[in-house]
Amino acid sequence: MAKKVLLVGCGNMGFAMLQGWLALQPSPEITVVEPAAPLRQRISDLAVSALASADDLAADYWPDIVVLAVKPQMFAGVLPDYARFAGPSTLFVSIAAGVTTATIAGLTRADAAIVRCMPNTPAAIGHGVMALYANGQVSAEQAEAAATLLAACGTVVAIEDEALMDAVTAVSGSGPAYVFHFIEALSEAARKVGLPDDLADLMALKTVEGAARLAATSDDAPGTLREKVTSPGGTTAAALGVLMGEGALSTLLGDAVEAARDRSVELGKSE
Ligand SMILES: NC(=O)C1=CN([C@@H]2O[C@H](COP(=O)(O)OP(=O)(O)OC[C@H]3O[C@@H](n4cnc5c(N)ncnc54)[C@H](O)[C@@H]3O)[C@@H](O)[C@H]2O)C=CC1
Ligand SMILES: O=C(O)[C@@H]1CCC=N1
Repeated sequence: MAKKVLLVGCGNMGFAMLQGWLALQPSPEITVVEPAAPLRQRISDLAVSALASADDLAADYWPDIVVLAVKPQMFAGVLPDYARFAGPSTLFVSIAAGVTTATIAGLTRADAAIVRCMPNTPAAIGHGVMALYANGQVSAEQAEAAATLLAACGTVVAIEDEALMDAVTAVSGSGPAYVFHFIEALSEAARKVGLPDDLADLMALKTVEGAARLAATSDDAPGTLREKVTSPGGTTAAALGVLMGEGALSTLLGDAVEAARDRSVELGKSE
């Protein structure tokens, strides 16, 4: 287990992971660098040390793991502040979309130990799903330390091929936004057929929550669970005739995931 964790950037995703880490026992010593004062306040409210800049780190401070949670476009500007930690004793974990381990090594040290991780925001409640890719410099002990840290945020899956990260980003990294939008759209549809606002929101949210829990716990595949809802000639068949007609939803989702995957590839090239 890593003893000292330095989190660089504590916006939406960094804060979600920080919340997940608070459940760890034994808890590592976590230090956060976050320039935005209101965001530092919410970190301090969790009794976690929050600094405005890398310059505020004590001269003798040395982290076991540095988690990079700034925007991909900021890596070139931010990484030089942390490059001094790169080397065999410190693991860099990047959660940025697109940015490759080669780019991070180029901005820190050629032989830096780097894990790329693609998390998602349900990490905040321990229900994220995270793919990890470790470069050749990562020791078995460091890989285990990273997996332990990240497991506090949800399910961790190791992948061997870094190129898959763009597709993972498009599916699970961005995926919660698709599901949140589905909830919004179902709620809007509920209003259109006459449900009052509160009831529409509740029915949409609880339906998605219940269906996801059932899919996660049932021995049946999602397709079987779908069939079990669908009475021949009934209401569900009428709806699925629209949603699945000419692959409507799966075509749309396919296009959406491809667009996200392509953007991840682009973000990697712009670094
Ligand atoms: N939001 C999400 O659901 C996910 C985001 N990611 C990745 O996480 C990273 C962060 O994304 P978000 O949290 O959404 O962005 P965000 O904009 O909410 O957070 C980035 C944070 O970095 C801080 N920052 C800016 N300059 C800094 C510096 N010099 N030192 C330290 N912190 C600095 C900003 O003040 C901000 O709070 C991105 O690389 C993104 O690709 C990955 C998976 C999911
Ligand atoms: O939208 C983004 O670029 C980031 C990466 C995955 C989720 N949010």
